[in-house]
Amino acid sequence: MSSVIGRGLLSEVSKSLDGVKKVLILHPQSLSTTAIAVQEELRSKGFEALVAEVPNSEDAKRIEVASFCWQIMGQADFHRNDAVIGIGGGSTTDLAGFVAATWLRGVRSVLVPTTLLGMVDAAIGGKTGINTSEGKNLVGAFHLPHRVIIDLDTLDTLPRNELLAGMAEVVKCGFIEDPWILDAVESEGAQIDTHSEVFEELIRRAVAIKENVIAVDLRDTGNREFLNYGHTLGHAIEHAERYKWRHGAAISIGMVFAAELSMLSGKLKEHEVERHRTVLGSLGLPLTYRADRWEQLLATMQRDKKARSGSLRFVVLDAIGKPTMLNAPTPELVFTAFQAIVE
Ligand SMILES: NC(=O)c1ccc[n+]([C@@H]2O[C@H](COP(=O)([O-])OP(=O)(O)OC[C@H]3O[C@@H](n4cnc5c(N)ncnc54)[C@H](O)[C@@H]3O)[C@@H](O)[C@H]2O)c1
Ligand SMILES: O=C(O)C(=O)C[C@@H](O)[C@H](O)[C@H](O)COP(=O)(O)O
Ligand SMILES: [Zn+2]
Repeated sequence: MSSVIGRGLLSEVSKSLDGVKKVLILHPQSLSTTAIAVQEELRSKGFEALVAEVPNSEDAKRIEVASFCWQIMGQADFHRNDAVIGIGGGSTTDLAGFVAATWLRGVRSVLVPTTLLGMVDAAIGGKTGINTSEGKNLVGAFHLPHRVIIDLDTLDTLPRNELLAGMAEVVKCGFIEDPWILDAVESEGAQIDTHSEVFEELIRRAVAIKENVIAVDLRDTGNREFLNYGHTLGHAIEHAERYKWRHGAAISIGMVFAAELSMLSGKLKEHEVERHRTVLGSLGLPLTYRADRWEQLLATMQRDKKARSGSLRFVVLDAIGKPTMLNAPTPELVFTAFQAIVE
């Protein structure tokens, strides 16, 4: 996998397709103009380029949508040397990666993330997947994209609330590895300018953290699990909210919860827990959740991929920048941490 970060990079797509004859470009409605522009450029270079609009956000990550894509590829005789291009946020690139991973047991994917969250996280690292009625990302495959093209110009049309939701994954990188990120977010807050040097540096640092982890643990058997900080409760909240919440918003609450759990298990200091609330709160991200859904959240967390033989496992922090695993905490401890984040 290789990634490129810059501006005006859409012409990079064709350079990532050596040996390819046909491509299927997947995009949500909001990226139609971009997808058509890429299609025209690819056609002008001799590729057979098909475009398919897929549903917005989590509605894309369904088996019916994957099946729709497989049908298009089947009817157009896509072979092993052909490719899937995903242009959009994390939901589109998760789907595009999954379709690429499964078609003929694996064809090339080229991903063009157009949300901050997609750029710093979803498009990188080869976790592809769809949701099921029982939970988030329960079906998928590890399948590295051939190329990730991070064109910062695409962020110019991204709604502000989507940008700030994406900052949750950047902040996650700050808490698990790079406190410089936390300092920068503390000084910029929700006013952060996507054309500033500090913003580009935040993206570069978050991408580097993820790429370095992937290089040693693609299949989530070791340190990659740390990238799941805040996701155990976060995914359960997304499921409870029927996937109508932003992923970044859900994991914001999940990180505050994980910080409380870290403190209760004798690791993180109180001021470090409070820093979670200050940094995430400065971005306008939610920090609390309703009290009455605990049983449902707990049942969903049992299906988390980090769980082993019925025991929950959480990513917690020994200190800021020092993640570790908390294995099989008592139900009382987990419930007490939840009580600290209820509305
Ligand atoms: N595979 C991974 O490692 C990984 C990592 C993090 C998150 N994810 C997944 O990513 C998904 C969330 O991704 P997301 O936050 O990017 O959300 P998203 O894909 O739902 O996109 C958010 C919204 O922004 C719109 N949009 C996207 N780009 C735009 C642009 N440039 N201009 C205008 N509108 C634009 C979309 O149409 C959508 O309405 C979740 O499903 C999450 O599980 C995966
Ligand atoms: O890349 C990873 O590994 C992550 O955990 C990154 C997360 O931000 C991301 O949301 C991922 O999709 C979660 O994966 P899952 O294995 O918990 O489904
Ligand atoms: Zn995530």
